[in-house]
Amino acid sequence: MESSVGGGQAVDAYRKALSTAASAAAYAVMARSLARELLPPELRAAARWVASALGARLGRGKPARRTLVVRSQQQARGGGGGGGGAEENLLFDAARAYLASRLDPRAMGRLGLTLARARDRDGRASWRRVFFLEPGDSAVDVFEGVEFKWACVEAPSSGRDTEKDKKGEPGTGGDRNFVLELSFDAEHTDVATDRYVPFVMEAAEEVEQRDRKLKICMNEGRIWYRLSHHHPATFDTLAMDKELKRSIVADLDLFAGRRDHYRRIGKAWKRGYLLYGPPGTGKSSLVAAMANHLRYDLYDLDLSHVHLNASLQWLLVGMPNKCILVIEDIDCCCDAMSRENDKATPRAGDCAGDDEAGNGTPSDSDAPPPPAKSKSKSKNDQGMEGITLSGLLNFIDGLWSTCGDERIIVFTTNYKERLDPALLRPGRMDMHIYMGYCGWEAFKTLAHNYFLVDDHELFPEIQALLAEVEVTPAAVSEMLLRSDDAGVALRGLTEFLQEKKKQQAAAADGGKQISEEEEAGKKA
Ligand SMILES: Nc1ncnc2c1ncn2[C@@H]1O[C@H](COP(=O)(O)OP(=O)(O)OP(=O)(O)O)[C@@H](O)[C@H]1O
Repeated sequence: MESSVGGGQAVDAYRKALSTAASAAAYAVMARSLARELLPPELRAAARWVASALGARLGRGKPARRTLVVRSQQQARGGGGGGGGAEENLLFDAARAYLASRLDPRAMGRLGLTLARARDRDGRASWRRVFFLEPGDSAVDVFEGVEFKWACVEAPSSGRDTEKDKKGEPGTGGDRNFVLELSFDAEHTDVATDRYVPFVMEAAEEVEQRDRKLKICMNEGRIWYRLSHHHPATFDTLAMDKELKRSIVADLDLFAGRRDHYRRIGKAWKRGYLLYGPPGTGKSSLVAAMANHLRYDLYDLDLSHVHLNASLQWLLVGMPNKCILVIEDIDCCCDAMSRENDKATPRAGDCAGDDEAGNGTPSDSDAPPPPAKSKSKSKNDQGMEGITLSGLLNFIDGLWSTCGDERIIVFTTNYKERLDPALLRPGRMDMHIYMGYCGWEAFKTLAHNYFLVDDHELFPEIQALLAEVEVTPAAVSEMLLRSDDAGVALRGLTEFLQEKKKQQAAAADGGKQISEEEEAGKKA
């Protein structure tokens, strides 16, 4: 039923209400101006804060929150009831790896801890700590001034535990099912999805790159075989000129941080190094030090196991980003595939679809490695009639070379002068590094590596001998390995160098005598 009020009464009531509202507004204005005149600014700010806190408590002004649920698996496309399986959620793994690197035990009341096997920089067995959130725990991360809260929440089991769940890896909560929740103020949703999540993915990749075991990969046909790799060489242990060492490290670091630069100038993100010098001067050790420094896998390409240009292309496609491709003794390879081969009629199967490896796709494998490499074989023995220099050059910097990012190519040779000029032209091998005989600086590094000595009474004599004798760091290392006693080893090295000096002098005398006889013969 509708309530009705008479016409005159209604007008009176309206007037009364209006005058009450007007006087309330007038009082409010008066109170505000009185407060402004009588209260100091500090008290006014405090009053504002109390008002906003009260407002927040009452639910007014509290920013809306948003939560992203990150499950370990996602339903594969087309899976809804159609039998499609579950796919690993990359963000879930990345978030765990990221959090493991960020969680600070000093700032948290409770967190999970696991120890994982690892190796230290010298190759010694070691372990590393992995922190993770247990169900019920949470941690706050700040990115671009925005607070992001990660929480680990137990979820009802789906009955489809992943292998990781079953194994109980750190952070998976053992055989329990759980999800990670990422919550933040709703107004920062764009920051979260467009920048924070990609940042977490990249940071996790960096962590993974830093902590993972390095691999060395060898090829058989178009297949890469992978083995765990731990070569102990580092830039600290390398015996070579200090300035040269510094410039190589700086070059590598510059390269690794230049993704945007390469994109901007429109060049493939790769760099070539040519290492040359006598055998035993540390070329292979330098390659290992590069891999350890950048945490890149090594791809050791044996061209004698590749018989077709097409296989080179498949091998290239089968390599990941962030790796070092090495071709040792490139001079032997160039001998075996002279430019004339470029003109040779391609063999029946020398096309991209040819199946040297017995299948049509690039592949890799953890199966036993191929037979050991053989150096200095004859052209036919090398079995490289099907690959050409132009095929190799295409491999290095043709269109095929752009199918990966952040790759380093290293050629090593004992005879730089034997290389085809096409391999040496600027832009192909960006840095030519000469690894020479053992000088004084290099010797001091070796003495420190082997005995932790930086000075010894035999040092002056060794320094003088090294200035006159050509000896490789490998030969010096071999002498230093002969005893655990620094004095004994250094004496042995001194005698070895004295003997070498005599031999060199005798050889020089012999050479002089022969040329004098030749001169006399010509005159006669
Ligand atoms: N510059 C160096 N610094 C430290 N150790 C070195 C150096 N050069 C050689 N050695 C020692 O000698 C061994 C052989 O060296 P390495 O295989 O690196 O030489 P290389 O120049 O690659 O020889 P090759 O040309 O015969 O392949 C190394 O395992 C290392 O112990």
